[in-house]
Amino acid sequence: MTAETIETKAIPDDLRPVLRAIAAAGARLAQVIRRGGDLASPVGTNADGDGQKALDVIADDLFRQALSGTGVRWLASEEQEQAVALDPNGRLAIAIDPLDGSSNIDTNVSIGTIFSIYPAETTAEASFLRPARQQIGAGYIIYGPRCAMMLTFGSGVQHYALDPEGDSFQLVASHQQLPDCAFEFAINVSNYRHWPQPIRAYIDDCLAGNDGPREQNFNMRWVASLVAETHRILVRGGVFLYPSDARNGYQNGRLRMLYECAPIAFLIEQAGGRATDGLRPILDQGAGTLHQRTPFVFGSAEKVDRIATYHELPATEVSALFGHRGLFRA
Ligand SMILES: O=P(O)(O)OC[C@H]1O[C@](O)(COP(=O)(O)O)[C@@H](O)[C@@H]1O
Ligand SMILES: [Mg+2]
Ligand SMILES: [Mg+2]
Repeated sequence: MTAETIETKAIPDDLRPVLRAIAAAGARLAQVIRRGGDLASPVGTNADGDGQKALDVIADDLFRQALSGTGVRWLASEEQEQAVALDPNGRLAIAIDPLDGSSNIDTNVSIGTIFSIYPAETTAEASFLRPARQQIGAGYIIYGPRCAMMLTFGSGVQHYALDPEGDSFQLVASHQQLPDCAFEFAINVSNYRHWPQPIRAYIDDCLAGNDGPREQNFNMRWVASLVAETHRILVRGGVFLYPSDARNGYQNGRLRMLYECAPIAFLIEQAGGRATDGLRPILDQGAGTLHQRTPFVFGSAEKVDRIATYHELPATEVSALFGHRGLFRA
């Protein structure tokens, strides 16, 4: 009998084969990352025009091979233009970002894998282009100083850690809850001049700290790995924003609905947080195409709700000097 790659007692029976496969491929990828080497060299361009690095391709191959023969009918990947048909009798459809945070590969900063599980329909389109609330599972693996996996099947968030001596993920918490206490925001501020006015107004008020309308100092983080930002927010709280902006190609932000925002939104809601496109819940929406992008805001419920109210303010109020937004005291 081979050793389990993940402790399965909290995983629904019908999803165990795919989770074992994902855990095995994740443990293998963690080894590849630890070993290092030439993982960041450019090797091409993916369907969406993003540069691909060696590790993007290695990760894509690893997860596709691991998921063959596990009951997956359709596999959609960031690295493939079209969904791939795996097992014609499979009952599941999986969307995956095999390697998230590619710009960090060569800097030895945390990177990850994100995945989303739906019941398979007769076509790939019907399986993936549907409301994100129809996900039956979602998760990510973080390849950080410790390798961990967060999973949800719709009844809370399970936190697993990879045994550093072996290749098995062990359950460390069965109900990870998002704390609502961190005054910390994550956004790529270098894009400030391109943001819509409500986002500028929200960040202006955070930056004004004790002297502004929030009367509260904030801290800032930006790792540029969605998985790492999500992990920090699940453990410590805070809020993440990747809004739409005025740059060419960023009218819907940067992050992809199907295999980045939908699974992260499922995890965040299950941990007691909120995830929106700035205004509307991500889980009430769905991708119109496999690689569609969406603005993305998630984290502590109170902060995400507050950001939505900035979108609803009259233009005169959001463009007012920060000291005048008396409505928004922390
Ligand atoms: O470089 P930017 O514009 O700050 O974007 C960073 C974002 O892009 C991403 O790296 C996109 O994911 P990929 O690396 O899978 O393409 C996110 O992980 C991260 O949040
Ligand atoms: Mg990504
Ligand atoms: Mg990626």
